[in-house]
Amino acid sequence: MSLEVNDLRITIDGRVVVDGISFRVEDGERVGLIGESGSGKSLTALAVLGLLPDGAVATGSIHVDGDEVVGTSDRDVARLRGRRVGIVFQEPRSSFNPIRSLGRQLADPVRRFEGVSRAEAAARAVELARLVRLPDPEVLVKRYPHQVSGGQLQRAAIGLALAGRPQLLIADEPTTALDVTIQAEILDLFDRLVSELGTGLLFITHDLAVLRRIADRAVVLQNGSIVEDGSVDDLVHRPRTELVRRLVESARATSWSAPGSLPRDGVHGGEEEPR
Ligand SMILES: Nc1ncnc2c1ncn2[C@@H]1O[C@H](COP(=O)(O)OP(=O)(O)OP(=O)(O)O)[C@@H](O)[C@H]1O
Repeated sequence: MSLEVNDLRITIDGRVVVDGISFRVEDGERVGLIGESGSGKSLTALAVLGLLPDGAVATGSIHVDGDEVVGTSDRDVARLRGRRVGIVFQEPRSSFNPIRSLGRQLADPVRRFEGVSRAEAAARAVELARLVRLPDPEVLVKRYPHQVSGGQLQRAAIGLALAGRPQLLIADEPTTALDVTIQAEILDLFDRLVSELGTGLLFITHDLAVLRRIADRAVVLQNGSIVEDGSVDDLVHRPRTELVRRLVESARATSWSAPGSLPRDGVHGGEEEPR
């Protein structure tokens, strides 16, 4: 099991922002965490990584690949990050130091996790760049963050998250800052990578159209509580709450049939409108 969250409760300065949620991500499974702004999605992701902001307190339990995160020392949780769980944020620039080349930054976690030589780590950085389908990986790793496009930098950030060969990948709105055609390419990349590597995926979004292309199952958060949990198909075709009906409507009105969007083969049956 990649991730098991049980009765997770997060309070910030005494205010409950996540209220006793439980869900799981099996090995290789793609699960969406969806909800409106402020529903607690990002804090849930940060809790999994042991990166809650000052003043936030988590109770309950979070097992990452079998190891407990809640109540564990910062040093022990830091060991899980990167190696057991990788994260991709909305803004790829937040994952990189602007004054170091992409190759060096991709090589850092490889050296840390695998204890290989500098040359081996540099070679693996090129491999990671190739894995995330960056064009001309040998050339690209020599570039600095400002010398590549936003879409290329997000690909590199995904490479960085995968550098420690984690069991679980968390993506927090990873396409929101990108334009529509690039969004579709990045979703396609997540799709291929998690299939190829067998990594579990927890994909955070407020957009059901995005979720429908990437996840099999979704957990719906509202004001810090889970209000629906089931297959994405069920959510789309048989919404049980007003919130999910609204998410379906807004997906239909915006990106549901946007040009350049990539349907997933099979399960969700392509571009058809929800019934
Ligand atoms: N550092 C912080 N200090 C105080 N309150 C916070 C902090 N971070 C988040 N919150 C509050 O916790 C609640 C949940 O926030 P969270 O960022 O998890 O929501 P979200 O669903 O990810 O929203 P968004 O889609 O806008 O990112 C919100 O009410 C938010 O204002």
